[in-house]
Amino acid sequence: MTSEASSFRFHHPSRLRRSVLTVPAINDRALDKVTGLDCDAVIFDLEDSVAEDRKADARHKLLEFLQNADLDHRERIIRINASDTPHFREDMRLVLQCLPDAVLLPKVEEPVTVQDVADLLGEQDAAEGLRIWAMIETPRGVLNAAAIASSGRTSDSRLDAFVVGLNDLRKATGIPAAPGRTYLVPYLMQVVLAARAYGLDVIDSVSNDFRDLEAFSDESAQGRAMGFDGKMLIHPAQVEPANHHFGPSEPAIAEARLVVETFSDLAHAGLNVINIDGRMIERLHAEEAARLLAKVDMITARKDKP
Ligand SMILES: CC(C)(COP(=O)(O)OP(=O)(O)OC[C@H]1O[C@@H](n2cnc3c(N)ncnc32)[C@H](O)[C@@H]1OP(=O)(O)O)[C@@H](O)C(=O)NCCC(=O)NCCSC(=O)C[C@H](O)C(=O)O
Ligand SMILES: [Mg+2]
Repeated sequence: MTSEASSFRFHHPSRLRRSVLTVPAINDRALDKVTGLDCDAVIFDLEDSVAEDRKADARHKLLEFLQNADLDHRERIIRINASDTPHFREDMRLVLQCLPDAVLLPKVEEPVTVQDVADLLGEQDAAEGLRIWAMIETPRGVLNAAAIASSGRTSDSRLDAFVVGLNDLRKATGIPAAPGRTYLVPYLMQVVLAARAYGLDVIDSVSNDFRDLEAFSDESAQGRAMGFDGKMLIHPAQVEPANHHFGPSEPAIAEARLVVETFSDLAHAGLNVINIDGRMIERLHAEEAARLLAKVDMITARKDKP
């Protein structure tokens, strides 16, 4: 951390997860494109985007790709097939070979699902820093989101993020896709709250209509307003608007700098609440501001890279 952000502590290690692009591991052309895209993270999908009879082929392609590609700052996540499928063992073997930043578990409905994978990873020294992400995308997953999130406490703290999957959730609930996601908002908020209660990041669902960038922008703004850290993306065209909506805006950066500077001022030492331009600002706002500035530092460091 290089700026004003360093003088305040925040509860969760900040990472940029504004744009989390998913790529079918079977799709060579898409795989070749990801290193040229400004996304924060890439999910290499072995699950629903890969046909049953092509899973082995997809694993083979992904191994070769990850052994040769330089993903640089982009987090690498592999979405595997669920443990009750015939693909799970081989998918996990691939995860242990590739050692990505995280493994994404689909359709998680119970804490034990996370615990079992944490136990498997725990048997391998090389997988020490490997984290677990969980897709919350079924009615039981939403209902149990808090219990699943809390399981991060008992599984070596590997659980790091939730990703919402609205395609599966719509299928299971019968709620049709509609602008504003009115009837899904309560479920989305439940997942955000559960993630926050246990210090997890939380990523909003994909938007299927990748040509309608106006609708995508609206949905991203809504996701940001609901408290999501970023959005799962299916297409390169969605990267820039996601970075924009989930990244810090200029007015927010200016405000954060003002708040941190004011609280760092010795004249305010010992004060937990101050008046800035007619608004009450508490020390908790300074922590929030420091978190935002840490993200700005990360974005700047990336841009400054030769
Ligand atoms: C949806 C797509 C099949 C569309 O692909 P395509 O027809 O190739 O679109 P374009 O011609 O517009 O593509 C332009 C170029 O961009 C490349 N491309 C496309 N998508 C990606 C991508 N995701 N990553 C990287 N590059 C991408 C194309 O190859 C074109 O380049 P070129 O070939 O050089 O011309 C496709 O976008 C796609 O497959 N998207 C991802 C689908 C996916 O991963 N699905 C699984 C995750 S979704 C999910 O998890 C849902 C969740 O579980 C839930 O329940 O909600
Ligand atoms: Mg799904």
